[in-house]
Amino acid sequence: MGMHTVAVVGAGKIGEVLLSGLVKAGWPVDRLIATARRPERADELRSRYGVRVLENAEAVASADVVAIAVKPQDAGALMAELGPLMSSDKLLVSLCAGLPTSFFAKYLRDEVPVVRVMTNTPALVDEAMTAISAGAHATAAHLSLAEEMFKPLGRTIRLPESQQDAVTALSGSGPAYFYFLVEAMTDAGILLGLPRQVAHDLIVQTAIGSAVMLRDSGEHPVKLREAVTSPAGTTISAIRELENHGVRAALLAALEAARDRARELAAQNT
Ligand SMILES: NC(=O)C1=CN([C@@H]2O[C@H](COP(=O)(O)OP(=O)(O)OC[C@H]3O[C@@H](n4cnc5c(N)ncnc54)[C@H](O)[C@@H]3O)[C@@H](O)[C@H]2O)C=CC1
Ligand SMILES: O=C(O)[C@@H]1CCC=N1
Repeated sequence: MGMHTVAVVGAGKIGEVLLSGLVKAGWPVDRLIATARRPERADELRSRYGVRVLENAEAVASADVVAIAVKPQDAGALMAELGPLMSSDKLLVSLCAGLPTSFFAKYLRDEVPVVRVMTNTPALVDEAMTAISAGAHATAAHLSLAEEMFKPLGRTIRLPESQQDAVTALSGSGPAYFYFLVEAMTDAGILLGLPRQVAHDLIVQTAIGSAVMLRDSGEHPVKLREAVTSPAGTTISAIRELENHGVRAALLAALEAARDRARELAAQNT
């Protein structure tokens, strides 16, 4: 690991998640480069991780893996600057939601390999879900290299690029839905008269316990839910309200909206 030099271009929230994961996994810091727009941000990244923070062009020149972690809306301007500096011996890894690898290819000379990934913020606790797709010119070796970068951050999966917008709606944005649920359920605890901290602790531990059971028991979620749901008991009363309020339909619509937004981000960049 770490025979490659990785430049994280646009080290904001998700770029920092990647940097910190690589540092924690023992990737040599002299093989990690970040770029940032603001000098204060550059100093912050230097002092937090001991990595080099360079100008974009220098970073690309010094790296053989260039990870693009700017917002999709900023990717066009960035690629106009960096595209001509990329050669076919460098790998471009896009972390951007929505943008297809063909978007990047437009700015690249022929044969520059592109890999598209969608990760998520639980990478900060080594529990990321990262989906990796090959774009044009990306070989098995390039996919392995992308896996090498993201495996220390959690789980990885290889998927066809056509599924990446759906992945973004599920696991990319997914942590936000769970945080939203925790927030709403904590409010419910307040309604029922519990102190906020107590309500928060009860719900967070319940979320962790439920997540570990989902992962480790191999049981279908319906089965796990049935085991909680006693005849004429409390749980079914709550489930009836969730169904009455269309929570299942809301989730179907919400994730579809996220997928559609990913498509819009791509359309705005073509
Ligand atoms: N936040 C998340 O959970 C996830 C974000 N993503 C993707 O990651 C990308 C970044 O998202 P965030 O980290 O949330 O946004 P962010 O705004 O925190 O980070 C983007 C960074 O890029 C910098 N930047 C913009 N243009 C630049 C340029 N020309 N040169 C150097 N730096 C430049 C900005 O200053 C900023 O620090 C997006 O494309 C998003 O779709 C993907 C998965 C999850
Ligand atoms: O909200 C967003 O657009 C990014 C992509 C997935 C998670 N955050």
